[in-house]
Amino acid sequence: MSRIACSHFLPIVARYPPKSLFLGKTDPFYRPNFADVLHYYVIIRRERSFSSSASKITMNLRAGIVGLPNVGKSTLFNAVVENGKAHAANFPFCTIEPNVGIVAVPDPRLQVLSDICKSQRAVPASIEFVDIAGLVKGASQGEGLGNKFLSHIREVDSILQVVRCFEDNDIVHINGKVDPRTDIDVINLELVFSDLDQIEKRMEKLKKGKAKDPQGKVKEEAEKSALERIQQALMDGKPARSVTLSDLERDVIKHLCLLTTKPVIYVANVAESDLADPGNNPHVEEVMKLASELQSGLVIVSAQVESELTDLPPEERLEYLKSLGVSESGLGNLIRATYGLLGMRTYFTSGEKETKAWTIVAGMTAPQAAGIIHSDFEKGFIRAETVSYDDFVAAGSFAAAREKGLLRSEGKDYIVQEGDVMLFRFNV
Ligand SMILES: Nc1ncnc2c1ncn2[C@@H]1O[C@H](COP(=O)(O)OP(=O)(O)OP(=O)(O)O)[C@@H](O)[C@H]1O
Ligand SMILES: [Mg+2]
Repeated sequence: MSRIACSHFLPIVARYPPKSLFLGKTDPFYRPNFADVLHYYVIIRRERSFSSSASKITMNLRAGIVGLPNVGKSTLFNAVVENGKAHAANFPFCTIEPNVGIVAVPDPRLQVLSDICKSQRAVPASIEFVDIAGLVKGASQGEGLGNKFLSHIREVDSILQVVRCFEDNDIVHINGKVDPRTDIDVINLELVFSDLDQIEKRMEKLKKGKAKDPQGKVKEEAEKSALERIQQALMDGKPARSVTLSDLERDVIKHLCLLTTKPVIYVANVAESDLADPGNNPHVEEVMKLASELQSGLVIVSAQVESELTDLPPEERLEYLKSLGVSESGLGNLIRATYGLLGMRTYFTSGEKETKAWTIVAGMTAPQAAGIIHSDFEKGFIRAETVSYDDFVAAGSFAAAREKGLLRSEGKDYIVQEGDVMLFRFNV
């Protein structure tokens, strides 16, 4: 999977190791002390591009929380994002500007590795969640500041569509009644209309055919052909992601950041009384049916319960969940589903100072995966010593894995596998 950044509104905070760490290390088998190097990587957010055979990709993973006004988006955001400070209240359009927060991806393997290597700390992979203002019918025509809100959706990698499934007469529903099918249709139609509008404008420009060189002409033709097929799908009420595209076509339309190319998870937001048996709630059943028809994911949560949980001391949380008839919070599921939806994979580095989960895109080679840590690792890549998570745990250390022949030495064409524990050899 590859993507370009459609991001303009989010701040970047990334700190890199001092250059001196990499100077004068010309021994081809010099292996940095990972713990020392990684110590400097306080990467709160990354916006780094990597070359891939198909195109440029970036690793800033963003999931946008989208839905009608007053359905519980900010409540969910505050629960997912530790110390989330989004204003959540019972009136539509409470949120105007997007709230952004970083969330750790729960992964039990991290602690196991950290314990084995006696690491001083364990650093999980992360995703960024963006709480976006509510959309209403007519948003693509500018209704309810619609164009502005749609542009915020344009900048995320995937969409979590919150659908109200709880009945509560005190909480205003913008259309006067809880009706997931209509609510989902309103949002999806606005996304479709917005894409159609974008495509129409782009087609006007493409008609003039500005490219002079043969390569440029090929790209223009590819873009036209892809957009025509997407336009047809959208007019049939299908999202752009349902259209099969070649690598080139996918690449040349990327700059449009079409909303319906983004993968979607439906988040059925239920009342606390429904948590124990959500299948009994007909609204949930409706969302399940739709999610399956639209080939999208589904997660059931109670945003209200999750946000109340975050206010409780950790030792009281399980008691509270038990009193509602459930054994765990739904947020772990939501975060993991989002990570999977983004086509992300994890590899690990592990040492005395730190065990860290690194996020890569499925299909990345060893040098590209090394480049996630630092571009010098990619440029000067020599080999990667790699062992699967299970083998590493069974062996108990890199040295033992090497002795048992479980540690493989892989070259630059190696495709990094989910859960690989890696050491890179590089030359700068
Ligand atoms: N599962 C739930 N059960 C009951 N009440 C809920 C639930 N989820 C959210 N609420 C309530 O719904 C109201 C609206 O929530 P919130 O502000 O999070 O909505 P929003 O979608 O962010 O709205 P806006 O689009 O206006 O920003 C709040 O009063 C919140 O407490
Ligand atoms: Mg809100």
